[in-house]
Amino acid sequence: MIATESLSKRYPRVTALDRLSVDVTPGVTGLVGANGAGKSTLIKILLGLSPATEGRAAVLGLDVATDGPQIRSLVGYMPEHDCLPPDVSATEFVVHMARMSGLPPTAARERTADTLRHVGLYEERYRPMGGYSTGMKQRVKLAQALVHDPKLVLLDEPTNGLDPTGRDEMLGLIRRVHTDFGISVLVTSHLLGELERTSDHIVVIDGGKLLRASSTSEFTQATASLAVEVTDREGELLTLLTGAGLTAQASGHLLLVDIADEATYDTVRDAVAGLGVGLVRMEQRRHRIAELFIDDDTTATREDAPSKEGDGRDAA
Ligand SMILES: Nc1ncnc2c1ncn2[C@@H]1O[C@H](COP(=O)(O)OP(=O)(O)OP(=O)(O)O)[C@@H](O)[C@H]1O
Repeated sequence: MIATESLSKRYPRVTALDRLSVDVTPGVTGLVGANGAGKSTLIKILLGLSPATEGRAAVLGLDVATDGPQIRSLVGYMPEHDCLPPDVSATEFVVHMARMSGLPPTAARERTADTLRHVGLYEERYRPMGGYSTGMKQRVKLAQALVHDPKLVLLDEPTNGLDPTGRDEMLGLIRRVHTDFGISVLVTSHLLGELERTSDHIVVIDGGKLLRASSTSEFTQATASLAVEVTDREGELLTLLTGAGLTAQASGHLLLVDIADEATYDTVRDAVAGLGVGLVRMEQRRHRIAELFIDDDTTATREDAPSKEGDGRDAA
């Protein structure tokens, strides 16, 4: 779907992308990185809207340097920021975008009605967008990206500004864009946790560089661990857990246990019960984006590593 080769974008003071080489295959791909990591810059280059300083990129086999208009006719784009005219209704706006994409008037109206229904906008679609909630505006932005039936959509931070319910609904919609219509998706977020649930593949960038690209299952296996706190005898519990074949290590008063599979929880529970000690807490932890710099072998010992996301709440 997308292939970049040593792609760089340098501004006078900042290197926004730094020799990025990545392949995006069909399905839903999450592009995750802290604010300023270079996600929006990559999307603009892929759409042929901003030239790269160095390197190459192809979208659906088309060269971003020369085939921008053709790429934009085959790809949908949901920008990060709002650009919706307040006195126009969702229906008028999406019909207009469909016409801009080359659909004839009748097809544009039909596709608009279908797409707005798909994203969950019903009678509100005739009201001016100035009165819409953030969630409704995000849905309109998603609809205009889908209306011309693209092969691929690039969604820049579609959950921005949404509350937890709104986020879950948007993530569900994004998943269905692929399962119901077969459209591939590249979706960005600064929150690793939400993309893990939605994506088949995850690409992590930081400071414009590729940190990691893999399938989500490989990724979560490498990043999920269980923090276990017991009232006493941590040393003996550690011996029991490693004896049972788990990878675990002590970190202060906690034991950090790699989650091999669902049975890991039962093994820990049985070991704690067998020792007859109290279980103070057992919680799943996701390593923060910053920790992906560190080798997998050592991440478990770095639970206090600073998060690039500021508070790291959703990635933890
Ligand atoms: N037109 C520009 N001129 C100069 N610097 C820019 C320009 N556009 C982006 N940058 C810088 O390039 C870096 C990457 O920005 P980019 O917008 O791609 O990041 P991002 O990962 O999308 O983050 P965010 O979600 O905050 O937009 C940032 O340091 C940003 O300040």
